[in-house]
Amino acid sequence: MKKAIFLDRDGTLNVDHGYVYKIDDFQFIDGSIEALQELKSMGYLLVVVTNQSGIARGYFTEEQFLQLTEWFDWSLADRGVDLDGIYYCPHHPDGKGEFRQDCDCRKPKGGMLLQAIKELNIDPSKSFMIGDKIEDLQAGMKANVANKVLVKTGKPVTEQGKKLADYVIESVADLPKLIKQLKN
Ligand SMILES: O=P(O)(O)OC[C@@H](O)[C@H]1O[C@@H](OP(=O)(O)O)[C@@H](O)[C@@H](O)[C@@H]1O
Ligand SMILES: [Mg+2]
Ligand SMILES: [Zn+2]
Repeated sequence: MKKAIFLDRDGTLNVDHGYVYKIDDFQFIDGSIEALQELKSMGYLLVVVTNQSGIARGYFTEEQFLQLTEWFDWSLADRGVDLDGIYYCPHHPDGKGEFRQDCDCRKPKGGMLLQAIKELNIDPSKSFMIGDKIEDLQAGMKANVANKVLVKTGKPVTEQGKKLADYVIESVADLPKLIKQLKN
């Protein structure tokens, strides 16, 4: 079984300008790409788990999301970071059409992580979930991910967030250092 880093997208890997779907609005958080390179070299699978309710809400189409995702995936591959999985939830209970669903994949539910664990043979007890919202941490809990990390680069950190998190760090750029410290 493999160890993995489950990565939230908006607010963790890129600046959350609010329902980002255009390449021009996609701004990597400082040091995030270098951190992913290092995490990869430490032997972690890198798995993105992102809520994209903008699709259900009609702010952008699934096709537009997939186009941005292709660009994002290639931008990282160009820098030596091959993502092992990208899982997304296009649903919202108040959404439109086929995407109006009270699904099992929207964080705080654990569906995306559970699917990745099964498909990629991940050991959650050796893995990390990193995100900017309580819902990210809760999804990690549902999937029994041992280490839940909250970053300060997205939504404001709340008291509840601090309580649920095993670690609070400035940004994903600090994750390799945190993991190395834990091992010593
Ligand atoms: O952080 P991840 O999961 O990668 O993606 C979050 C986005 O889909 C958007 O999710 C929304 O939450 P609601 O989905 O409307 O509750 C808001 O938090 C937006 O600011 C944010 O851009
Ligand atoms: Mg986020
Ligand atoms: Zn869903």
